[in-house]
Order: sequence, then structure tokens, then C-alpha cells
Amino acid sequence: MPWIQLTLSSTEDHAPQVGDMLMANGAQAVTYRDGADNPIFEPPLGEVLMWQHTLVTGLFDAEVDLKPVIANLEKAKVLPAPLQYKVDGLEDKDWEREWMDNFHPIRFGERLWICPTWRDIPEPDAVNILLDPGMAFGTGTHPTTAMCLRWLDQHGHSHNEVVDFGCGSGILGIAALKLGARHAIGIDIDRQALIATQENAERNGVAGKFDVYLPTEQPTAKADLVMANVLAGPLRELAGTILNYVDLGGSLVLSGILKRQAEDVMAAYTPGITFDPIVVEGDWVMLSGKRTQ
Ligand SMILES: C[S@@+](CC[C@H](N)C(=O)[O-])C[C@H]1O[C@@H](n2cnc3c(N)ncnc32)[C@H](O)[C@@H]1O
Repeated sequence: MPWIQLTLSSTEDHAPQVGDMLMANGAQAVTYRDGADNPIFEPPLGEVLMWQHTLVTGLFDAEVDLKPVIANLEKAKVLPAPLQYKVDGLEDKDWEREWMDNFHPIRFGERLWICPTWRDIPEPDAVNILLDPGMAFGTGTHPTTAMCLRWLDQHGHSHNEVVDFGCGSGILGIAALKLGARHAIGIDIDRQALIATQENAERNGVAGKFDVYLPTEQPTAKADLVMANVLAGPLRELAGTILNYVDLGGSLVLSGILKRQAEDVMAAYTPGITFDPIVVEGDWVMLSGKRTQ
């Protein structure tokens, strides 16, 4: 099916709200990229634009009329007028090819490998996650995912219950399960992500242990490991919800945070979490810690 994508220039803080509005107006998937040169959400959809702040792209069925969508965005006044946006046509093959050609098996830490389903497995005895992210984020190539995977390689032994908040392709939950976790819950606002997670869980033989939910349907549960690789805005706003999933003594891993946002995000989880030293990769940080109260 051919697609059209609507890309809007947003401030970083407003990006999640713009993304929610695109979903509410019929987008099949929403991706976020920082406005400079760094795709935040994969797979990369089209060229990277040299705009400031965050670029929010909604992927729509080509038959959708975008005029009312744009009018709704203007009416909501989430972004300053005049709205800065760009519309591109996109064939299925364009977005598929772009990242399929560039996605190779990658090792994280000692023994965790992410292997695209269309390539050979380099180390059959390692812990191999077979992945086809479809339109969902999460191949391990982005630093925010990579830091979480390395954390899992070091600490992801035999957890009981895992919550993968903002599961995308399901990469983190599946990795935790293949490292010995008993059960995982995946939560995402993007239906395509939930589909991708289920398909990837099946590919990896863990579908029976991985249940997925939209935020409106999320279950109450206590987990000894909660991972949330979302942006700083939602991590702050949803601190109560995310913290509620972490059992006393359990671990919390937060990613998708720029260096300058780390203190604010930590403050939203304090008291509650006692944080380990911050892990940094490029402009990004990963926060981890234990629930101590
Ligand atoms: C950066 S991706 C992370 C994907 C994967 N967990 C990884 O580490 O690569 C963030 C995901 O969070 C989802 N997301 C964004 N805001 C959310 C919210 N408020 N509640 C649940 N999921 C959300 C997005 O749809 C996206 O799939």
C-alpha cells in the first residue's frame, strides 16, 4: 500500500502531544526525530530535514485527505502558527529498503545479539533476538535502545515479571524473556508497535509469555524489572504510572533522555528510585536504579 507522511516541526516538549494528535487523526504510526540530524525513532522515514527541535511524522494511508488533519492541528494551537509541515508520498518499498539494506546483526555486551530476520545468525550459541521491526521503533541501532540492551546483557538474568513500557518492536521485552524472564507486559500507544511486538515475540518463541496492551487497557501489575525507552516528556508525565509497576526492590531502566533532561527525569522518580550512576552515549543518557521506597 502506498503511504503519505505528514512531518511537523515541533518543540521537543510538545512532540508527544503532536504525536498523540496525529494518531487520533488516523495516523498508522508516528515517528520522532530530533530536528538536527539524528533519527530518534526508526526505521528512518525519508530524508532527514535540517529543522530545529523535534520532527514528528505521521504515516497515513495514501487515500487519507490530510487537509482536515492539518486544520485540526492548527485549531488545537499546540504548535505556534503558522504550522511548519511537509507532506511526502512514500511507497512501501522506500521505507522497507532504506533500513533493510543497512540493518545487520549487532552484538550488545557479551552475549546478546540482535539479528534481522533476513540475515544469517553469526553466533548460533549466543542469545539471539530475531527481529523485524516493521514500522515500529526498536532495532538496537539507536543509542537509547543500545544502552538498554547492554544493561540487559549485564543484569537481565531470570527476572520474574518485566514491563516494557513503550515497547515499539518489543526488542527489550523479548531480550529480557530470552535472558530468562518468566513473563513480560508490553505497552505502547501505537497499534502497529503492538502488532510488531507480537510478531517478533512469535519469531523468538516467546509469544506465550509476552502480553501487549494499549495504555488505555494496561493491566495493574508489579514487576521486578520495568524498562521505559520513551522521551523525557512522557517519562516525567507518566512517572506515577511507571513507578507503580516497579515492585519494592525491583529495577527501573529509563531511556530516551537527553543529557540536559536527566536531572528533571530523576526528580520525577524521587523518592522511590535510588539511581545508579548515569550511563551516557553521545547526547543520550540511560538512568537505572532500584525501588527503595
Ligand atoms: C523510542 S521507542 C522505544 C522502542 C523500544 N522499546 C526500544 O527500546 O527500542 C518509544 C516507543 O514508545 C511509544 N510511546 C510513546 N509515548 C508513549 C506513551 N505515552 N505510552 C506508551 N507508549 C508510548 C512509541 O509509540 C514508541 O513505540
